[in-house]
Amino acid sequence: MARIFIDGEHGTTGLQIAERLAGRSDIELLSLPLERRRSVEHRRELLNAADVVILCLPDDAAIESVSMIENANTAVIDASTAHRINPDWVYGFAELAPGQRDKIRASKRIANVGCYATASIALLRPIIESGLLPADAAINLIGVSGYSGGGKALIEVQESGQGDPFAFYALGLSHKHLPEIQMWSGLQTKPVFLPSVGHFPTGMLVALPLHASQLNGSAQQIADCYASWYANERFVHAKPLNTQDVLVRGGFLPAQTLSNTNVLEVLPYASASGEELVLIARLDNLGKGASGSAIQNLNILLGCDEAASLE
Ligand SMILES: NC(=O)C1=CN([C@@H]2O[C@H](COP(=O)(O)OP(=O)(O)OC[C@H]3O[C@@H](n4cnc5c(N)ncnc54)[C@H](OP(=O)(O)O)[C@@H]3O)[C@@H](O)[C@H]2O)C=CC1
Ligand SMILES: CC(=O)N[C@@H](CCC(=O)OP(=O)(O)O)C(=O)O
Repeated sequence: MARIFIDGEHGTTGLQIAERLAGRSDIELLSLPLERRRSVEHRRELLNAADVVILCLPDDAAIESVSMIENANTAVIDASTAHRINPDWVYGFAELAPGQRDKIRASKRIANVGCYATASIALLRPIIESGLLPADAAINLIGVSGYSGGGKALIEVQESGQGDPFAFYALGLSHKHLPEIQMWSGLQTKPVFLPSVGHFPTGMLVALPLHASQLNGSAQQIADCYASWYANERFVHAKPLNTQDVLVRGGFLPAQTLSNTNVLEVLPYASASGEELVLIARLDNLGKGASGSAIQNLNILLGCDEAASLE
């Protein structure tokens, strides 16, 4: 039985992982009571007793936890941003490219992909690697997230009625996910990324608007590229060009539809002339964007069914 310790188990991401793993016969969850969650002494003990540690902490605390691990057999899945472009860590996005699962399985240091980054890279990497979008393209990404993406602090603001129904943020245009988006999608130019948050707990949309003149191919070729790239994936569903059945009330694409799932949808749309496109990824920021992908990475590490606790 694998011993798993979730450091940060009482936070938003950690709690959801703990709930999903509870009751698994192949896993023993090592746990600290709420009042000991910040105790260095108790965390150190469990960090070294576990076969796999899942870090659901702010970046600085995640770095501290890694520094406390002396057991060479302890594997780490870090849900924070701290190690996502670190060459000593494997990027924990199973669907990134062929062979990524093998890299995850062979590693003891896995950096779980960020929520907006999951969506952005899922859109960008296939079309850059297949030459449909030049790697030096100057692109824009627009995102909207449920408020759980801001952790306990933002949840408290929104649920106490002091938050906004909808707001843009990160107007300094240097959101923390940009380095990993650029590195793992293969973009040579830093994108302009405009995230926003709405008054709903979970759900996420990321849109990549494009002019056909930026592409080496048609909208149909883009859709075909996604269909073949993700053909064998259980959790990434590439939809046909201009899919209408995901739209509600005559044309709205809701952000929340995939909440509580580990599914990511890739949805390409184009105007009638084919001159303008918008490529959209939809997921649960806390699911495939955080706790779901952490569990998927854990399942890959343990060599069990990749969908265990996720369906
Ligand atoms: N929420 C999301 O959608 C996503 C989150 N992530 C990442 O996951 C990580 C956790 O985020 P999230 O769950 O949202 O955050 P929360 O703020 O909800 O939870 C963080 C938890 O970590 C605890 N903690 C904070 N500092 C320390 C410390 N020094 N030692 C021990 N425990 C500590 C907190 O305790 P206390 O209550 O005392 O503050 C809290 O229980 C972050 O790095 C975040 O970027 C990744 C993808 C998406
Ligand atoms: C709504 C909101 O505030 N979202 C967070 C992203 C969620 C998160 O913490 O993501 P990672 O840990 O994957 O980096 C933000 O934009 O910073």
